[in-house]
Amino acid sequence: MIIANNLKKIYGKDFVSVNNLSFHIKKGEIVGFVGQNGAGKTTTIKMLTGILKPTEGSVQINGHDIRKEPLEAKQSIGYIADNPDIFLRLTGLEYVNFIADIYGVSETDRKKRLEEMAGRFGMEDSLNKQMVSYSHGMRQKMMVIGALVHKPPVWILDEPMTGLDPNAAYELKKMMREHADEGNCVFFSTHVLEVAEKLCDNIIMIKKGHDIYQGTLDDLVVAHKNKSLEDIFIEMTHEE
Ligand SMILES: Nc1ncnc2c1ncn2[C@@H]1O[C@H](COP(=O)(O)OP(=O)(O)OP(=O)(O)O)[C@@H](O)[C@H]1O
Repeated sequence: MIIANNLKKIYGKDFVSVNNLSFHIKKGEIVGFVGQNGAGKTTTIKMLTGILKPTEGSVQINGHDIRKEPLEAKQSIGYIADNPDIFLRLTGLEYVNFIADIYGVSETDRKKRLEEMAGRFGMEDSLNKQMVSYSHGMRQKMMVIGALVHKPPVWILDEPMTGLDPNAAYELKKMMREHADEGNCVFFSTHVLEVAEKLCDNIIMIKKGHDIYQGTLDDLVVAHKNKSLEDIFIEMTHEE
């Protein structure tokens, strides 16, 4: 459902941010993307979603090339950016309606999805307030609702748990599992290794734009003599 093929991104003249990165995320999988600050996670995610043009390589979403068939590919994506501070003059309800309009979600479907997700995130009473008055976590909740209102099969989430309270983070993790179990895929970046540990079927670890591990957590832990994921992460991403 997501195929990244030899992705490379050079910023400016010669700063190589991501290099030679390939992976395949299949239906039914939750894949965690981990790496230190500046490793290239957001850059990769922006290439997956078509926001950034790769210097080299290609991306396929549900069989559609993100550069050659952007509309078809983007229809399948629910994307949460790493910063929820957009469209702040809109109310939560206006924001979700705006996104639902773009994707052609019917009145009945959007009402049903909005009620369900706003209920799960405890946002029912805030929907008619401008998002500029929301806390960071409330903005993040609206980004999640907006990203998922059209029921996209492919979820690409850049640090989706940041700022969420424990209840909302718990609900989002449950939604991610439900979504994958329904035969869809979820790719998300995180700095919280416990989240990766509990939720992911596979992880991709990157360092300075290269992948240094792809596979299950169990295999990683066995290969490192049953050390904790935190110890393994620090060992593997350590600067020589
Ligand atoms: N627009 C840009 N122009 C130049 N360099 C950039 C740009 N965006 C990112 N970079 C550089 O590319 C590298 C990867 O950045 P990126 O934001 O992808 O990392 P990240 O893994 O998402 O980091 P974090 O965990 O801190 O969010 C960093 O060295 C960063 O300084």
